[in-house]
Amino acid sequence: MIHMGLLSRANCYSVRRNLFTVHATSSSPVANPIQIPSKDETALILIRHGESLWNEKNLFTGCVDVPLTQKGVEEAIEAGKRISNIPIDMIYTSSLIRAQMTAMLAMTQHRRKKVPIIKHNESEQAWKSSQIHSEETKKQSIPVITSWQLNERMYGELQGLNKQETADRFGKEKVQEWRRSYDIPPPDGESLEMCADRAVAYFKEQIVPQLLTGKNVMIAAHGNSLRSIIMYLDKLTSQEVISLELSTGIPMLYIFKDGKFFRRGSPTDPSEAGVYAYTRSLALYRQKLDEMFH
Ligand SMILES: O=C(O)[C@H](O)COP(=O)(O)O
Repeated sequence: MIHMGLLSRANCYSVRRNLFTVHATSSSPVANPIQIPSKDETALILIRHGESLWNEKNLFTGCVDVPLTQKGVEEAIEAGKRISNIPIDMIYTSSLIRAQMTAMLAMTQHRRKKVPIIKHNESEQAWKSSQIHSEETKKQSIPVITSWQLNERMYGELQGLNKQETADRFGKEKVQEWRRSYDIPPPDGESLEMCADRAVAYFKEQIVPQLLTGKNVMIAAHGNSLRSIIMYLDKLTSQEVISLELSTGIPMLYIFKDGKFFRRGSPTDPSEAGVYAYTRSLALYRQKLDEMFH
């Protein structure tokens, strides 16, 4: 959410710098201050974790809790650079370390320099002992919520097996069906549909309400838990989702506005005007950062 106080400067800024195509309501934006849309809009960023040690070994990982490789660490940092000018008020990640590492490493690059802090509510004692007793410090932090519902789909009996060896043993088509179909689970594992039953439900019940209150949200999760969420956001059919592939460590930006999600693509560079040109609030937030940290 951008405070209205910035708007007047932003008008001059966008006219003077003309960096962002913030659409004026008249031919002369300076003379006739730009009308700010009545509905606020918020950002939703999705990032699949960076490369993990088992991604590197081409092993089925699922819910096995393995860390990032050096390359995965670098991918997470690069992702952070790409979203460093986009507002983030809350972070959701899974209970698996590769997603949590990705979230924390990405946030080291954010220009706002708020501190991401994992919220421990696994027990009342954990919650009590992790309280922050300073309102100012709280304002300089970003809550990180970990949730098993955002975990990677459970790959059942394939977990730990080499993907190529598995294809050699069961056939390429069968393994591709297990990996990418919507409703065919791997042996004793979760289908994408079963993964969606928890991940999309969690997104609707826990994350959408935050977006509705104007919070900008980042989700750092997994190839298939995010495929199930993107299938929901983009209204993909069970046929279309088969071809949906997510690379490790590449952020995807959505704008949430008037209860709808608009995919905006993957920010490639923090100075890229394109992403900010899509929305006034991103342009204003970028201008706010330029002023705070010029
Ligand atoms: O769980 C895994 O093995 C990977 O994170 C995703 O695997 P997939 O690309 O085969 O679904």
